[in-house]
Amino acid sequence: MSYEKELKAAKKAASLAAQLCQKVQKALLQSDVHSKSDKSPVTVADYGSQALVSFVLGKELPTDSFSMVAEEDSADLREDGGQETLERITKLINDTLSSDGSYDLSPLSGEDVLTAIDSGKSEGGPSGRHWVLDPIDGTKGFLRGDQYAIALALLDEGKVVLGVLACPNLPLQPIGNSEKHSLQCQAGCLFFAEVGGGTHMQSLDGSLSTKVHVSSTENPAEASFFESYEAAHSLHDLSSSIATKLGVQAPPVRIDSQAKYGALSRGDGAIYLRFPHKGYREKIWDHAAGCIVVSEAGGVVTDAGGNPLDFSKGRFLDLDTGIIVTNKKLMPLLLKAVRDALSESQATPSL
Ligand SMILES: Nc1ncnc2c1ncn2[C@@H]1O[C@H](COP(=O)(O)O)[C@@H](OP(=O)(O)O)[C@H]1O
Ligand SMILES: [Mg+2]
Ligand SMILES: [Mg+2]
Ligand SMILES: [Mg+2]
Repeated sequence: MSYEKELKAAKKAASLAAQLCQKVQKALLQSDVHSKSDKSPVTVADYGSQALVSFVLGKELPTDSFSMVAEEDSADLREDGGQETLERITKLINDTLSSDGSYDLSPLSGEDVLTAIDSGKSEGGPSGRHWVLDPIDGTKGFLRGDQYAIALALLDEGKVVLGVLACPNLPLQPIGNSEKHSLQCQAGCLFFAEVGGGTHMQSLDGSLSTKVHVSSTENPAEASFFESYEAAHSLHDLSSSIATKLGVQAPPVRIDSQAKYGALSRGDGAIYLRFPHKGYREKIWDHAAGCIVVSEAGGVVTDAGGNPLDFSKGRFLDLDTGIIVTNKKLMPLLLKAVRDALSESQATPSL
């Protein structure tokens, strides 16, 4: 089955959401940042991106029944004091839509925006089609002026069939350890993948796309690895122990968000290690788009036990310990290093 029209709609939605986010990141005001009930940050751009993606998918695919599993909801915006924030979000969306000019419509109201945000409340699951959206993945990176991604995927009967990653701060050229990338001079990258069709990358301002592939290295000594910038999101000591056992020599490349999956899909590094602290439950929107972008580029994404990620279980992933990503040749060696490091860390619980 081809998902051509869905992929076209997803690229349009993620690109417009990226424009909105870029506008906010350039003029970021502290008043645009709020804390959610779990104390994680959320900004007007997270809400604006979610509403815009929902709105664009509805416009581009008017005949499809619409179900979306997305990170944000409108509860905080509906509370006393949320009105001013909602007005900012509504203005951002209307400005983005009117400068794009694709749709002939009257401006959206605050109520339209709340409804669009709440269209992401689906539970997903094994049957039917569900869009899966992280409107800004890496909000902490976004606030620091670093990497973030708009991550949109489509689940069909429990499987990820397409994924789009808009990474506004990721340069088109390979990234490595040393460079600090300036925000001014880049258009950013759009990665997209459809099941069976490979992974492609283009610039966010619409250049021709090129097909990308994961690194083909079989030698861990030549492989560099990605991990979260935030130590609170992934155990850096454990990754370092895995990398040492594997024989990786380069220091970790720490960047926020699913930009790691995008960078990996074009061979910037060969490995991604993610080991959250005990008790954390991974959400499907943090991995669905990244997972297909890497696997269609020839990579493998599994949990720490070597099992493929199962996106059919609802809003959460049900996993063994952590997530690891690499190419097919390195995966057996990586799985062994992970097993060894994990059994050592259980013997030495401070890791
Ligand atoms: N304690 C924790 N452990 C692991 N992941 C966490 C976490 N707290 C938040 N996250 C997730 O980590 C994501 C960012 O990934 P990364 O660490 O690769 O930059 C966040 O996405 P959001 O920024 O969309 O909330 C959030 O879902
Ligand atoms: Mg968040
Ligand atoms: Mg996220
Ligand atoms: Mg998010």
